Amino acid sequence: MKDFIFLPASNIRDSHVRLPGSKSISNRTLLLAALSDNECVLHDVLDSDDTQRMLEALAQLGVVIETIDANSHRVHGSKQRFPNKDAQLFLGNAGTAFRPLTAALALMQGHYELSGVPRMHERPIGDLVDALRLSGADITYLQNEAYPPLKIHPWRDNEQRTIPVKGNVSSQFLTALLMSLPLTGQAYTIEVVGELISKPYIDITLKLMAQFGIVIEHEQHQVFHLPANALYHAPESLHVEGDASSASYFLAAGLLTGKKITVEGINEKSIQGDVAFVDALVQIGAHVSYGDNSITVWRDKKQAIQAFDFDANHIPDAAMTLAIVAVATGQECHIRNIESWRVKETDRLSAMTAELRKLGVHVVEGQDYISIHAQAPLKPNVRIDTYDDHRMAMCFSLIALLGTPIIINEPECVNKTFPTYFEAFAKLCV
Ligand SMILES: O=C(O)C1=C[C@@H](OP(=O)(O)O)[C@@H](O)[C@H](O)C1
Ligand SMILES: C=C(OP(=O)(O)O)C(=O)O
Repeated sequence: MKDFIFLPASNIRDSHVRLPGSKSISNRTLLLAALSDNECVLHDVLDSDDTQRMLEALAQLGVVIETIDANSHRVHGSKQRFPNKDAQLFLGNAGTAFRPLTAALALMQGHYELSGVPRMHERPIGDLVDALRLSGADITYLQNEAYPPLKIHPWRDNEQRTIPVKGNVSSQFLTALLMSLPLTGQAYTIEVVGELISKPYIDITLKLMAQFGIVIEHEQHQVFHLPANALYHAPESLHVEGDASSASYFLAAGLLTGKKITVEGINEKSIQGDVAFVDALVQIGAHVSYGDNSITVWRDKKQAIQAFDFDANHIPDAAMTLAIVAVATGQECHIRNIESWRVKETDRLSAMTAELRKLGVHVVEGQDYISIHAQAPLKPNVRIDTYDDHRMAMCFSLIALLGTPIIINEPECVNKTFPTYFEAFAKLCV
């Protein structure tokens, strides 16, 4: 890919887009299948940087995975224990690989080193490590306290059966504990301390664990009861839904342009919380229809897109797309309760603010919110920096649909979750 992509102001036509597989479901099911006591064929798995990091790591750990094609894998489960007891794993910037693998390996009997790209070493992991240490894990920080890279040593049960974990930095810490503590064979209670952010991702975890045979009871997402002697047993085959966060760019395109845009691979019954992005679009003027395996969004062009003030804590990834929708309203909009943006692929609150300002948009950056007001025509041909953040590249591409040509720097960052994003986007345009 060139080091920038110029997107001319574009007309868009009624279109269908086939979504890539969900990152969250792909990486969870790869790990759960690898821990199961049987074989499982996973279909429609995402093929991207984040899933490649998980696949490579599992292979290094000795898990046998036959690749049927780029999106289908037959995973031979390793019965709760990875064969290789010594490995150095590079996990890129994949939170859905780094956090769950840290927990799984910390509860095993090996010596492991986990590292990632420089940005991964700035993304906190201390709350997860603290919780794992309480259960008997032996983990050391190789560079900075509370951040990767990590060194993991064999687990020794210290018989503490109630594990508190903070939930206000990343829900992935709780997901990691939920998926991994069953490997010990013991019953545990996990208590979330304080607020739990990004809650719908915990529901993805629980629903997938249930499909792999482990059912967890919980009290309003605050206390989770893990049964003793629980073993993962995979379904014979499992289909991965299309990615609801990746869908957000195309669904927004339907609202912004008025054309009927259909995404294929999800429907309203999706287990991904980001399908709630559709509800946000409907509140501000979109029409929606659901098919068996698709969602279509459009707008009556006579109707303006309404200004909004949303709490987006439950849809942190799709919320970035809302920031561009805010620009299209031409009115003051607020996206709140999104402090987790600061510890993702980049500090997304700062990055979003800086790049929207380049377009001439008035922006207020709060510690956990962003206020956006596009008062004047956008500046054309602005070069948008993407900060190695796939979502910066994908959401800013939508500016072209507002009639303002735009240049996206280093567009290959989309490889993290959607390597063919710009091809799919180009197909929408006349
Ligand atoms: O568990 C998951 O699959 C994810 C949880 C969310 O992270 P946080 O819980 O850190 O907000 C989300 O932003 C990320 O893209 C995927
Ligand atoms: C935050 C994200 O990724 P990760 O899974 O690395 O946390 C994301 O995809 O927007």
